[in-house]
Amino acid sequence: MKRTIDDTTEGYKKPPGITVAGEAKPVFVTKAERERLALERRQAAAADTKKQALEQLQSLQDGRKGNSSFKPSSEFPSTDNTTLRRDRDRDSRDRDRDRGRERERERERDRDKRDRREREREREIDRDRRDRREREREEEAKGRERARIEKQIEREKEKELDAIKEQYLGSKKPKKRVIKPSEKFRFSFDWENTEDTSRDMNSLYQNPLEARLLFGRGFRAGIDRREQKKLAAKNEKETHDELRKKEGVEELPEEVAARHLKEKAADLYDGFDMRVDRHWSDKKLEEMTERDWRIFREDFNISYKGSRLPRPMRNWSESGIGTELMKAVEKVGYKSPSPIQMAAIPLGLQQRDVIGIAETGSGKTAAFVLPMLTYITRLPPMNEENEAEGPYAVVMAPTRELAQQIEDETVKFAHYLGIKVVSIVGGQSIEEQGFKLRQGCEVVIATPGRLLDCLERRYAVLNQCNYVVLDEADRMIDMGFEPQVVGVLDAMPSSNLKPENEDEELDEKKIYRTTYMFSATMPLAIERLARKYLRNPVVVTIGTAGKATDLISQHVVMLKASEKLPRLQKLLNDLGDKTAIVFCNTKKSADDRAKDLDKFGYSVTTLHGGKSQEQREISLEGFRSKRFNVLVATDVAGRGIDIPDVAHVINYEMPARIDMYTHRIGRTGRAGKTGVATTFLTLQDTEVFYDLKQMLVQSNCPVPPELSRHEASKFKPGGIPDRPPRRNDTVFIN
Ligand SMILES: Nc1ncnc2c1ncn2[C@@H]1O[C@H](COP(=O)(O)OP(=O)(O)OP(=O)(O)O)[C@@H](O)[C@H]1O
Repeated sequence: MKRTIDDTTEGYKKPPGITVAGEAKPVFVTKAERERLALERRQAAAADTKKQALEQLQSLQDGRKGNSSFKPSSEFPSTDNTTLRRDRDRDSRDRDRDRGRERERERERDRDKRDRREREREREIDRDRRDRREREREEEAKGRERARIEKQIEREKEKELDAIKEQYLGSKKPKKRVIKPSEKFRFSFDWENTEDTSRDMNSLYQNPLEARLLFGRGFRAGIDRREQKKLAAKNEKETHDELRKKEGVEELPEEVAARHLKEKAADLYDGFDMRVDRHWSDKKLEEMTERDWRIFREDFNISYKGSRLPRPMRNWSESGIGTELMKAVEKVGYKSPSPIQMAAIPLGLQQRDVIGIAETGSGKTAAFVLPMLTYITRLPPMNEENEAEGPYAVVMAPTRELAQQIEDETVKFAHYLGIKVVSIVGGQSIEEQGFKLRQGCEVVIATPGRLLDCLERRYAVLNQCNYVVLDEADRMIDMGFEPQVVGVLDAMPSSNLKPENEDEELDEKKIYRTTYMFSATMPLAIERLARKYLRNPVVVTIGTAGKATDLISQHVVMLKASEKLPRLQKLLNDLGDKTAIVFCNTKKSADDRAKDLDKFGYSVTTLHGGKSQEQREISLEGFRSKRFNVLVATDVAGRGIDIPDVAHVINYEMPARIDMYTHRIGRTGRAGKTGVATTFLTLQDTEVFYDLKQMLVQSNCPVPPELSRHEASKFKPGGIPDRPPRRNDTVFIN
């Protein structure tokens, strides 16, 4: 049942100030409803009028009855009848009017219906028209798309046809129009070239195309101002003299005086210049200028990355390592520091963290050992009270041999200072090592795995260790020692880490943890460790990172696997009584080669991870003392091992990575001596072709044509060649 607004609010009394929702909102009432309501209202109004008329009549009759002087029907009969008639007439008129209105409404309703139907029809027509237009538009769009596709197909066909035509008939490329420079834009001299006398004034411009070796070297912007001024003055004097001679004029006394004054000033300038241009090696430390330091760094190929850098040391006397240690250095026989020592020792003495990158055999060990020992000499000597707190410094190295070698290098200096050094490496009794540690020592040199083992078993503690060196840090990460290295670093006290803020000055009296990382190669992977454990480190690079030393002449021989052994024999025959290291990639291959060479009668020994520690030490010692003149080894001996006078390194098998190659060949050409490295390369080694070629080019060593031509040497493994391979590039395996 439909409800009107009156139904919804029925019986509800509205509180003051509140409007009923139904009242506020208009309620939709259908037309039929509206008509019914109007009819009802009209009927009610008619009933009301009727009722009023009846009441009036009644009151009139009552009035006549109540009035005594009033004479009923005899006096007013006609008046009464007239009123009744009038009333009846009015009623019938009212009824007529109502009927008329009803008819009128009927007609209105009919008109409404007609109008509605009319509107419906119009709307229908409109809708039809719109649909038709829509369809037409769609058709048009489809037609356009069809035309576009057809045109595209047409164009593709044309292109294809053109390409076929070009392939078979050759193309006619439009010739480039050569535009000649217009004559009017050409600069023309209004004098003859021969008339130009300015050339004669200064000999500098007389032979402009002649090579001048070392011209400008050592001068600012390559210009020797002093020499230029001298020449200019001389030329000016000669020109003046000539002019005077031509014109027959004598030089006036005041002109002579002015000339003398000028010459004096020039002499003074010369003298000043001469003083500036003295070589840095002839100057005292306090005379060194910024320019001298720059030349010094250039001379030794030293470059730094970092802030607030101390000056490098030029010689041992300027090092500040203390008199006792100086004496030790003298006794060891190191006459002058190597470049990495010049740069890294002053940094270590200032407790700065250092990442040192220098070529193989360049004295990196002493570069971290000497500042470490200087640091220890400033601390209270080890005694019963503090030895239980562990060593003052720790050095970690990837291999046992290297750790032992660092121990030897450290002991060389340390025994003059009474500093105890203990090495903790695998392959030896851990209990014995624990015993040595408990007896107290200032320096521990260890492989990370064994040291962590000792720490976990409580044989060692690092409660007072604030100096840590990671030698060949990249190799340790490579070998998967990162967790062990991190374990050891975490066992050290963290209370004296340097402030993170680079600008904060370090307190000279305070002890900070100093961390050193050294290697000849420093891949990006090492940066992660450095970021975590080094504070504002200074990166010192000598020469180019990863480059082999120029003291080694590198040779690469491209051959087949079957040609390797006879070639090796030939090389060893040429060796005479000198020593050589032959590198293989696996323990088995090293053993096999050693057997072969032994059969051929060479005095050969082996070094690889498959041997016991004792055997390894015997081999190394035998090779060092030249009891054996050929050492066949794996990469265990590739890094850091310092054997003096190794004449030849032979890579019987090429290592898988170029940094391994750099370290392997670095076993020769050490400490300023020259060496030779020969590498046997086969087509199995294409992975390293690119890097090897780069290395040879960088070191100015010959690149064999087979390598140079090979496609793999032209782009990095995984890279994309910039052109498809040509037939000539293919190297065939016979
Ligand atoms: N200042 C110096 N004067 C003379 N000889 C030095 C000097 N410093 C180091 N040496 C010698 O140079 C040789 C190589 O030194 P060291 O083993 O420290 O090189 P390295 O840079 O660590 O090499 P690698 O990268 O192969 O480990 C050693 O025999 C060492 O005694």
